[in-house]
Amino acid sequence: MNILDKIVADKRKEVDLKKSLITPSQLEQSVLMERTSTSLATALRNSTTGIIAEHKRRSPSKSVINQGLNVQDVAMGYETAGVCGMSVLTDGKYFGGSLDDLILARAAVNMPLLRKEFIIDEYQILEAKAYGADVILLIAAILDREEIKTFSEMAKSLGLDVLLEVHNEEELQKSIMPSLDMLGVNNRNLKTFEVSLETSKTLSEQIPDDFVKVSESGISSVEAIKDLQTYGYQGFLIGENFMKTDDPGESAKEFINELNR
Ligand SMILES: O=C(O)c1ccccc1NCC(=O)[C@H](O)[C@H](O)COP(=O)(O)O
Repeated sequence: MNILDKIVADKRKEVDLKKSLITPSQLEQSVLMERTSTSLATALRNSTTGIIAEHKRRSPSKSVINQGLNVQDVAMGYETAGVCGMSVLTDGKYFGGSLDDLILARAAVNMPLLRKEFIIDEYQILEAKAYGADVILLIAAILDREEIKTFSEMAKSLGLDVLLEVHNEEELQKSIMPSLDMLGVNNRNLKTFEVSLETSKTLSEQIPDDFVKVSESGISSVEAIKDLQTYGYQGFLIGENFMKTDDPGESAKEFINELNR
């Protein structure tokens, strides 16, 4: 069983348990259901740098990255640095995140927040909205076309942006539909954990211009971003490169300053 299959098997059990504890109608009571979301896709279209900075304590590929930081400090640091949005990992077992991280980040900043999660059920989309997200991630490798359609249309009905993540051409071709805002290419091979920015470059031509192109994972230099921009990418999801430092906000700020030079 590869890591994605393991994560999804655990996620199904987790979602079933959560549904028995908090019903969808209880989630709908959240005051954040009334909040008007901020579009990450619009922020990326209007930006020259396009950084989406991630809060990531640990990961299956790297084990511990940084467990000692306060999520609100990280969020405020990223916002001050001028990132376009923040990705908040909410998976607990594999990434050390939680929905508490999302709601705490929401309380601290106004920028768009992406709920970075392995979404396999509509319940998690309701959770995303109820805990203050502006954007959800859908991963083509774990969903069929019908699920992508149902989930993305539900997200749009809640006012959320949708970032659809692909790893290869087959996933891309099965996923293209109007209810998506951004198409993300993940440079990390989830079977080998190998990272290659060539994945983003190879797939770039096949992504229709109506979608904001986002390159995800393994980005650690300004040169890499400048190169990816020539392939039409407007968004760059960066986790470890910032989170491995003592002050991710400061690292993001220096990175963005260098990108603007
Ligand atoms: O990061 C992992 O090891 C990982 C393993 C299995 C599934 C997903 C994984 N990462 C999620 C992400 O998409 C990244 O956290 C994100 O793109 C940032 O990547 P990086 O800049 O390389 O930390």
